[in-house]
Amino acid sequence: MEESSELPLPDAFLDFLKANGLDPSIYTASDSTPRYIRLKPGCEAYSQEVEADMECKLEKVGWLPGFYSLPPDIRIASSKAYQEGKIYGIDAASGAAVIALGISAGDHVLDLCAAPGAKLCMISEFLGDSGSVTGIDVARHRIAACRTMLQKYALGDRCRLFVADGTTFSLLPVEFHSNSKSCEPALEEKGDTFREWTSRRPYKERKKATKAMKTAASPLVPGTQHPELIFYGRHSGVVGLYSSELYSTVCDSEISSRGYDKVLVDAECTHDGSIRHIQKFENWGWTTFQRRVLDAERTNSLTVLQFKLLSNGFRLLKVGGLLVYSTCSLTVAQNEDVVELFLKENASAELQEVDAAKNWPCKSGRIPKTLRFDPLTSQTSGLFVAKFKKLGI
Ligand SMILES: C[S@@+](CC[C@H](N)C(=O)[O-])C[C@H]1O[C@@H](n2cnc3c(N)ncnc32)[C@H](O)[C@@H]1O
Repeated sequence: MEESSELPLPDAFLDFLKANGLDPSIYTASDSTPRYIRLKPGCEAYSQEVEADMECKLEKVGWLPGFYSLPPDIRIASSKAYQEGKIYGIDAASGAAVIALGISAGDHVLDLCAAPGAKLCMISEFLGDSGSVTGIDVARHRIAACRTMLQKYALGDRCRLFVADGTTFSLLPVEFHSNSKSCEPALEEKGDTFREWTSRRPYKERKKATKAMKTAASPLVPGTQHPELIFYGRHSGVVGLYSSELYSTVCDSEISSRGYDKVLVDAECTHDGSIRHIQKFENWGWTTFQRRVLDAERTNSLTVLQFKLLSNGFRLLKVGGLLVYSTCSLTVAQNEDVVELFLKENASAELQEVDAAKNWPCKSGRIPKTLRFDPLTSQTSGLFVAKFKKLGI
């Protein structure tokens, strides 16, 4: 075990850090990294009440509007403010990744790895009563947790959620479907339209929806699972659509004008930059850690997955649209290497400066314009951020 680290790290992890050129001293920040929260829109006036409830001072995070830091040992989930849906926990670096997207009113946003959903909530907050957000995740139970979160904070009005594989997901923002000419043959039987979402839909209706989804889904990606819609808000554009419209896809050539304005690819990773995540293995056991985090085969397949998620997210972007790729790993393999390969294979992708980052406590990554939040210097969780624009070439 490494003595300089406050968190006792197993030798296998120290070897992993060494092999990836990472300094174990970042884990000495485990007890001093603050917790971060956002007050739900409309709840800003409750900050004193929240302070009294949590018995601590909310410190405004100077470099990140709308964020407050709290002492590291505060248990947000047991506070009344959290239970009443007035605050939600989100690390400042995660918030920075959302801000890097530069969401504007009316944007159609895709969150390709959305669960458990803190960034999705922030995106919904930014959109307010305009645009739409589509959240997808391959893990059903995790995207179901997003649904719970959106409902708790009443932020789901313009959101739709799918259980889907982000490497093959092909559905565009809904507002375009009703007018667009699908590349698929028209379905003879259109069936019923989507009614307002209710979690208590009768079994017969849910069965019908599943059947419609299976028959209407895109044949563009053979052999893959079709997306399953598990939630939609009243103004998400889904209400009133036919299944065939919701599940229709357009040709790749049409995506350039009908794709998403903004895409977030907060990719699955080894989470080695997230001190809180690493801390959990003290309870879960380091053997689990070795299997889940360090297994070389898993790490190699992760970089393939990250590249595919980034590529598909970029494919679904309209020309002029912006994409943020982020991971909470600090390894070059899962960040700069993925970015480098992606740029090599996508002539229409241009790395962008994150203008908002000028006052952020982060450093440049190995590739200029990419950013790295290092827990020791940023007082946040570790995060890598790269921003791309889709050029019209
Ligand atoms: C780092 S987490 C995302 C955190 C999330 N953006 C947030 O702010 O709460 C990565 C997520 O990617 C999901 N994931 C893994 N493989 C995926 C795939 N092929 N398609 C979509 N999601 C995937 C995982 O289930 C996990 O929930």
